[in-house]
Amino acid sequence: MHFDLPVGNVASRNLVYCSPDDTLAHAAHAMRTHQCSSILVKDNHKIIGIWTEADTIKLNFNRADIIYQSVGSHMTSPVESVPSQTRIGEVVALFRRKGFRHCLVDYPDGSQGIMSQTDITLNINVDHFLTLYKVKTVQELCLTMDSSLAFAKAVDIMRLRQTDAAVVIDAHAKPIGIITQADLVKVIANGNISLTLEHVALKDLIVINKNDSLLAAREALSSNRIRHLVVTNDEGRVEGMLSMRHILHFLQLEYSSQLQVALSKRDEALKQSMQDLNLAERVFEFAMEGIIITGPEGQIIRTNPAFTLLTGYSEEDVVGQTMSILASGKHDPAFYGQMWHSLKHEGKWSGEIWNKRKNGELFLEWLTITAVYNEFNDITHYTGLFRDVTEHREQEEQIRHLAYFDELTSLPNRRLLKDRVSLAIASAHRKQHQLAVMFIDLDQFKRINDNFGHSCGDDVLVELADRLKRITREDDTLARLGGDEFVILMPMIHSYKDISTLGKRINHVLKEPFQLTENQTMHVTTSIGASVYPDDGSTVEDLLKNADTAMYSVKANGRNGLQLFQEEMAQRSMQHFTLEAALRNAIDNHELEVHYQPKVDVKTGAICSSEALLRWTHPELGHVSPAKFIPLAEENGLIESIDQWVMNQVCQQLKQWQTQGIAVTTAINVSPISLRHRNLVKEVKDLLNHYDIQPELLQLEITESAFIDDIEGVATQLKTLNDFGVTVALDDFGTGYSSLSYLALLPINELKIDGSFIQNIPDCKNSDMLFKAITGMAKNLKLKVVVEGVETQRQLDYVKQLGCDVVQGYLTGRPSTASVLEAALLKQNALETV
Ligand SMILES: Nc1nc2c(ncn2[C@@H]2O[C@H](COP(=O)(O)O[C@H]3[C@@H](O)[C@H](n4cnc5c(=O)[nH]c(N)nc54)O[C@@H]3COP(=O)(O)O)[C@@H](O)[C@H]2O)c(=O)[nH]1
Repeated sequence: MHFDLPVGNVASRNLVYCSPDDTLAHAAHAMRTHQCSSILVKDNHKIIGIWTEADTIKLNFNRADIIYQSVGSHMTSPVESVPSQTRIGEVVALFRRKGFRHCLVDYPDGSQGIMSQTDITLNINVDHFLTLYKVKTVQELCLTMDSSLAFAKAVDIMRLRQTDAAVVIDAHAKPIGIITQADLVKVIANGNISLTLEHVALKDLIVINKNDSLLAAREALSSNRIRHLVVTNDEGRVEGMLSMRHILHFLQLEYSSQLQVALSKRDEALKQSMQDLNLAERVFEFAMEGIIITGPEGQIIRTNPAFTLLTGYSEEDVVGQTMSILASGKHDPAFYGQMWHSLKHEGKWSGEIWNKRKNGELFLEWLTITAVYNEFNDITHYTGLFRDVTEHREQEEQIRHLAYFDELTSLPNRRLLKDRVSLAIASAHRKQHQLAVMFIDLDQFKRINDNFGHSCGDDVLVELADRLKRITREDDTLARLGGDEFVILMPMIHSYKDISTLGKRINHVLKEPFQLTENQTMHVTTSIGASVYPDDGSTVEDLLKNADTAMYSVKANGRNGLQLFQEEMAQRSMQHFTLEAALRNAIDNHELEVHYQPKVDVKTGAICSSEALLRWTHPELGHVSPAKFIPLAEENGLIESIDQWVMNQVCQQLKQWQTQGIAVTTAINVSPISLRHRNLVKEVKDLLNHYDIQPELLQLEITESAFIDDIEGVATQLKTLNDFGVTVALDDFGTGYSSLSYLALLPINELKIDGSFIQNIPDCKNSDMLFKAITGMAKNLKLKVVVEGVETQRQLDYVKQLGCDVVQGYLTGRPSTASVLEAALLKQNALETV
């Protein structure tokens, strides 16, 4: 409904005037002439009143001179007026409230118009709405008057009944016409008021069916230029009357109720927006993010408490300033240029920005700026929302650092090294040059950890990292892969000489001993393996693997050296790998067996004891020598369970022999690792108790390397066992440190001279001298001397002549199964008994 239109749009600009002194007849005549329903009364160019059709009903037509009375005495004054912008709906309400049908309309230019109910009804665009309703919803009962009724009397009745129209009927009650206020004007204009209704009433009765639409009614009113219709039912009988006023009244009611709905909607929206505003204010106050509101030029208007918390600036400090008060100086003008460009063209910008707190501290924030527009699409404000992400960034960097750097030494880790090697390969490929990867492993690092603790081990690694850093070039990458493994990547080498040069420099920096504890220093050596691109591999993995293999080759050859990768190493490494995998399952798969080799008394030729020697037969690899798999087991930690298994097997065997009446002291080889890590004393005692074997039947064979690190600890363990009855043999004597000083400290019962010495006897003078010295010294220390590897009678004669006590070798008996030794022992016992 167009009740919202300004009244100025539909008001009539054809104003008809008269003077207050003009007669009513004159005024009515003028209204008739101009076909209007009102006349404005002007005095001295000023509108002082209005006389309308509606006023005619108030006249007393019983007075013959009534029509000659002045307009001024019957007009309505003052005239109601409204500004032209007033909405039609408000004018309709005004009409209804005051009972008017006309009002003046004042235009801003000083001109005037007039607005009537009829103008409104005809001009507002309510067609669609009018189609929805039928005439019967609006019609009113009508007054009927006999056609013979005098005009003056009829007007009296109409006034009394407060109606502006009546249906005129004939003597048969048949409607013959209608009398309205317009007819009253006509009578006044004609000057003859002593008529009956028959002469006054309109003869062509214009009717409308009560079921027709209001739109049809309005069309009928408009096209006939009338304001009243007679309403009939389907039988054609008069049921009522419908006027412009009725329609307008109805429209106004509808408008009011629609207005009511609109107003309550507006109130609701207002309430909602108040709530939203309140909420927004609370969000602003309590947000964890800093909020800044600026004007279109960037001058700060408001900030929230979080802003103060994050920047140190109070709101008063910054209001009126621009955001540049926070500038850190870390971004160039181009950065800010791009930000403003984005804001102006896209209305938003977000990103990380370094800003400065009031105390000068820089901080990184994540800032989102959004432009606020008015209805004309002009930017009125900018809102900036930010949070401090400095800590977040630091954490990210820390995570990145952890991901790419070793925590202990801060050197690049394996991941970063791989990246660097990969880049170096790409560059070497492009520029056609060589690069080298050097794998560096600390020798005996485990011993440092075991004996001095892990923190001391860590200190050594950090010190080593520092020393290595000092000798690497800027382009080189020194990385720690973990444990005691370091890698140096030389992204460009001119020749293999570069590798040995760096190797020498490494040796040089290692000359200085490492401080392990306050009082203890230690010389550290390294095993270094190197591989070269493209000769030894073209991928990161190959180069690292091959350098590692070369390093292992150095380890295998006695450590402390540098070795370039060679193809055959790869094959060896593969075998090594296969063997290790197979060994892990050897015990569970029952592939291991203990063999026994007799030890024979030199003087009597009788078996006096035996040595348990492990044998491994793999279904595919066949017989694998302990010389091969024992060092492997020592490297990968399997040796402890292997030694444990052997000890258990031997004790079981000893028990069995004991029950058969065979008592033969049997030696078990104990790896230095088992000696260091396991609680050997408890284990041995438990086993002997479990099988109920005399401790004297068990001997432990140890090598010098077992006590080189911790002579006191080993001595204590062996002493306890020795006191218990278990004897100890020092194996492979002459091949290791051969330091005689500790022999006195340790509870050693037997000294086993390594088989390699007897091999050269008696031809080799040096061996002969050595042999004699060892035997002499052993005798002085009251140690039993056992000579290993005796294969010939000549050798046996030699040791016999030297006064050695026991021999062990192929000559007197090869290592064989328990049953073989058992048979030999039973035979020997039988002979002794005889
Ligand atoms: N920790 C453990 N170590 C063990 C165990 N079993 C063996 N080993 C060690 O492995 C190394 C090699 O042993 P093996 O191949 O058994 O060799 C032994 C004898 O078979 C060999 N031998 C004996 N007589 C002769 C001979 O006349 N000539 C000759 N060429 N070799 C001979 O010598 C080895 C003796 O070993 P050992 O007395 O211990 O030195 C070796 O180091 C074993 O210790 C095990 O269960 N645990």
